Amino acid sequence: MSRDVFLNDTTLRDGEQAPGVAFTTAEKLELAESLVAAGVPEIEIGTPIMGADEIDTIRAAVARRLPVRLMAWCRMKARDLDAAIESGVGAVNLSLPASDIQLAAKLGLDQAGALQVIEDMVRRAAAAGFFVAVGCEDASRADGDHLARVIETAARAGASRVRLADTVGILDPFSTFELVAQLMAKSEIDLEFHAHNDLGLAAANTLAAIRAGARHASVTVLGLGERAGNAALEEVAAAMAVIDGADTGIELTALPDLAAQVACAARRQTATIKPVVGADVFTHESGTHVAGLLNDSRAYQGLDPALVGRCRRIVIGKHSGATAIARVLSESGRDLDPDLAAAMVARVRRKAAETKSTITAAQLVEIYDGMCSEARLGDVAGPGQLGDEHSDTTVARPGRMR
Ligand SMILES: CC(=O)SCCNC(=O)CCNC(=O)[C@H](O)C(C)(C)COP(=O)(O)OP(=O)(O)OC[C@H]1O[C@@H](n2cnc3c(N)ncnc32)[C@H](O)[C@@H]1OP(=O)(O)O
Ligand SMILES: O=C(O)CCC(=O)C(=O)O
Repeated sequence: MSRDVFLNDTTLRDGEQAPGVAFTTAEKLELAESLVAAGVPEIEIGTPIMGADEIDTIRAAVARRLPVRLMAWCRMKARDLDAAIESGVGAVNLSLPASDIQLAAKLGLDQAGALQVIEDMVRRAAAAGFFVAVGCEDASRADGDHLARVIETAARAGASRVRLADTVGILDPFSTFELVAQLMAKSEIDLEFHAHNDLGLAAANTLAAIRAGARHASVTVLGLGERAGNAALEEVAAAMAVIDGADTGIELTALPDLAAQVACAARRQTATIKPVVGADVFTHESGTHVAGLLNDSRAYQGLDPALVGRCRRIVIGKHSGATAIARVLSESGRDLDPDLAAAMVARVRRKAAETKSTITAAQLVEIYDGMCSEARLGDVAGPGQLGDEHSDTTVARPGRMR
């Protein structure tokens, strides 16, 4: 396959580890179908050792014969592997801490002991016929030489990939690039990067890891995941397309509906400013912006909304200028009178400030019609006097939307 990078969507595993999130079996199956429809090539479907219900859910997903790789998350324990076998899944991510902090705190192991566990468990999983990835939890705080030995050991024992997890989200794009590039230079197998968003850098770090040579990256829809979450599928896929021109196989126009579906199943509100899928991310209010983009939409557009199945929206609010107001009025068959423009801007501004909201087209028309009536009755002496606001706004004729 000529794909540049393969995304492993872990919404149904790490995403579900977000506080309070619990998908039903039906939700998981529907989400898995939607992830497939959106072009995700690999899904981390769950954690079989969690018990019979989780195993049943994974079995149901496997039974759907989705045209993607379904992967189960397992600790490096024989009983976790047995649960994965029972679930019928074909791929496992066998996870073991990589940092000395976590090795000691969670397992009481030193580096040599960890390598032995990896060797044994990967061999066991490979012998059972699994596609095996090794998950290095807390790789970002691990000793680099140990990580290199982990990759070498995993590869020798039969793993096809090693996942480097920035479990506590402390990397930045520079340190991510350095870590992945150094390990790539020594690795004979694929590397995957798994970011966390504690410092708001998950998507940026994921791009850096891919630039450094990682061919696989973990993502979740909306960035749902432990604490501040993971790298968001929609952010990584859009950024890869726009910045790197890279093929992730993701159907970008499917992302808004997918995000809404995940938000609903997770009982989470999506922030209006959430990149790509938030309600306001293609909405413009500021006067100078609207005046520019009505002439050429590229003036204030880094990401074309059409690329992700969205539309640009212009709203009227506290920061609107005459061009935007004229534009919205024109849609109701009214030409903004140049003599009333400055006063209209001032009135709109005051109303938006008072109501702390945008102004609908109907409200705008009402304000304007009222102002025109006042003007006809002779109440209006001219620009700048109506409503005693001062404005140096000039009226620009509505431009053409491109
Ligand atoms: C950063 C991440 O997101 S990693 C993914 C984390 N995912 C989860 O925790 C999934 C949900 N977890 C669970 O349902 C439960 O914790 C289970 C089923 C995994 C384990 O439950 P319990 O048996 O009750 O153990 P508990 O939750 O206390 O976890 C501690 C045990 O896990 C072991 N453990 C933790 N990580 C690993 C690992 N990577 N490999 C091997 N053992 C591990 C600890 O050594 C300890 O083992 P012990 O019980 O034999 O002493
Ligand atoms: O070890 C892994 O597979 C990664 C687990 C994880 O979600 C993390 O470390 O953040």
